Amino acid sequence: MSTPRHERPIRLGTRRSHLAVTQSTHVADALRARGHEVELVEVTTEGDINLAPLAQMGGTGVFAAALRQALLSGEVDMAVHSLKDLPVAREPGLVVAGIPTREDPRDILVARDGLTLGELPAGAVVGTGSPRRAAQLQALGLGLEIRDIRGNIDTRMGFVTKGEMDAVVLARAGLARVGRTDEASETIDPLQMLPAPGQGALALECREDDEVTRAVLAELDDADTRAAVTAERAVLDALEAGCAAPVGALAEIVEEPDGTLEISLRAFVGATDGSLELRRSEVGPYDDPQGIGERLARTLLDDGAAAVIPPREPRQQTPRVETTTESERSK
Ligand SMILES: NCc1[nH]cc(CCC(=O)O)c1CC(=O)O
Repeated sequence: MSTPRHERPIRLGTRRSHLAVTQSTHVADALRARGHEVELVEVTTEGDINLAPLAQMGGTGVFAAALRQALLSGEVDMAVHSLKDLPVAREPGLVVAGIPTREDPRDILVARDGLTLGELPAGAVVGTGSPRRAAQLQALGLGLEIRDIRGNIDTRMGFVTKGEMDAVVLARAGLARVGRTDEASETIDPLQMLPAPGQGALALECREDDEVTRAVLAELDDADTRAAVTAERAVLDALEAGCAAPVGALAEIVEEPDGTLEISLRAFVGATDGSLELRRSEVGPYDDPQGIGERLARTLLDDGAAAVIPPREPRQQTPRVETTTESERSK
């Protein structure tokens, strides 16, 4: 079966941050290797310009909203999102047509003198802008002092290299994509810190009625990754939590001795001040990721999770976007 081709290059909309361009280029190269022509188009978003805390800006959805606007208006044909930044609610008219094999989903510690989490002294200052990471760091009971930070990978690593903080916690996948994992001291065990739902995975989005692009993006889809992130995001959805909520989830595909595949799902819900921490798990059949996630969310809610789930962010306002194609820029 051969995939239909575009008659012109596929226009791939990307934010201009180093990580976004790296991820987009990676996907563009994978598509080119399969014989498709791809052109990168820069889309400027509010999240790239504004360094205010995410919560004040209306949540992480700001990153996705501008790209989605450019897709819906037909300025670009596809977008590469970090799946964890994508709101769980579907965008009418758009579809996630491909979820490629994900990177290591775990979080990673960058600390002074190569210290690991267990080696950080009481009172050590750890930077993170993520309520999920803050809640799990507090739950360790090490007496760490959590400081709210924002910014791109460079900025956040800079807090440690400039001596302003003892450590920061980042997504390992982000560091891996820009080739800097050697500057980290420890990949954090999910027993201590569960990653954000969908962390380390990319979502390839296009217009629902664009059959040609849909078929092209489906070539890069990985069934195991799709099953895992579907289960993780179902937890978030059933908790009615947004992507800035203190919720961690990690699904793993396990093979039973008789060869059947199952999904093993773990989740964390907690308070950023450490006053509540819940860890629960659920196992179920490979073909029911949504149900497994919903059952786990039910358990968490029955055990008191609702107390620490902030209300979901309102739907994103349509942001203004500007686009610059590669060919225009080089003129
Ligand atoms: N929150 C921002 C964000 N969105 C995606 C990644 C990293 C890559 C990924 O998880 O896919 C990061 C950086 C981080 O959390 O350190």
